[in-house]
Amino acid sequence: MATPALLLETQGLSFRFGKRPILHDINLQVPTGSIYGFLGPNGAGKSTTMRLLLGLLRPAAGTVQLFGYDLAKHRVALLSRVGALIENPSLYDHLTGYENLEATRRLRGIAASRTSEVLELVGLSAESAGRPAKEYSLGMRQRLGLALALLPDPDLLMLDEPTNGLDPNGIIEMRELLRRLQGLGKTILLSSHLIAEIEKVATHVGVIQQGKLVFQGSLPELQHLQTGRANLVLETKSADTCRNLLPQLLAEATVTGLGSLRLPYHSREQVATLAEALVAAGQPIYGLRSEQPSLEDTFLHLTETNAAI
Ligand SMILES: Nc1ncnc2c1ncn2[C@@H]1O[C@H](COP(=O)(O)OP(=O)(O)OP(=O)(O)O)[C@@H](O)[C@H]1O
Repeated sequence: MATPALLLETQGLSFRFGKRPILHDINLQVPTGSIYGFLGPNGAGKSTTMRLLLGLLRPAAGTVQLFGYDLAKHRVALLSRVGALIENPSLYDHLTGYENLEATRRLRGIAASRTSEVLELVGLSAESAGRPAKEYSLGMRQRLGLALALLPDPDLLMLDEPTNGLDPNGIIEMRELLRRLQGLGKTILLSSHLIAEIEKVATHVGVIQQGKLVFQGSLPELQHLQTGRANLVLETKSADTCRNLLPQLLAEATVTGLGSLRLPYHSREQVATLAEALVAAGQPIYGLRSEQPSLEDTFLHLTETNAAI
């Protein structure tokens, strides 16, 4: 089967819970081989979209294309090439990690060699795999969930908030694992409400807010939007004095406190020039830093301008 440039694509995907509209005209484009970060605040519609992509919910309108084929027409064949981890993995708590994998492997008629392969892939040691799942930490449960999703050696992985509840080490390990899987040729769609999380691992990003896709593009394109909206924050003794002494350099500045100013960030050179001018004017610099807009700010901005779509 030839691999299309877009491994996953939706057209005009809409969904309602009863009469309540949840998703509006979602056109996702997930390139083959990408790590696609599906980003949005809680309640934006990420999980619902993923359920539609897995055929677990029926859309009110629109289509899902997986591997270039219509999901509605070839559900079973297409989903056999997809591994998913949606919310907490459902495990048999009294069985060991190994037995959990074996139960699913046999049920799905998958080759026996896969169990040790996926354990190795997700980094679960033989010792951990031999313990009952009820003794697992959240990170180990996520790994085992991922191992279960990887059993059929899927081309596409869909992971809903895979780092939720993990400690910082667990988050780093999960990130490394995702990169390793991408290196093995998998395409990964992962959702998160944390832009910092997505930024560290994704190659492509879709931003959803209130059921609408408000941005879609490569990571550099998203970062460009962010950078274009960064601020420069100056902490000094007297904001007003600085403004009076440097009316041109601080023409766009707003005073945010007795000794605090905020102005649009343009470049590193702007920071150097401002620092020099402040020193020359005899004004103390307690702090001078660029500040990215918050996730909420960026989302709000994206919604207002309806960027890129
Ligand atoms: N079973 C349901 N019945 C009615 N409304 C629902 C149901 N499940 C979700 N919703 C609503 O659909 C909207 C989208 O929810 P969804 O879970 O897809 O968002 P999300 O982006 O995944 O957020 P979260 O990370 O909080 O799960 C929310 O407003 C939610 O209240």
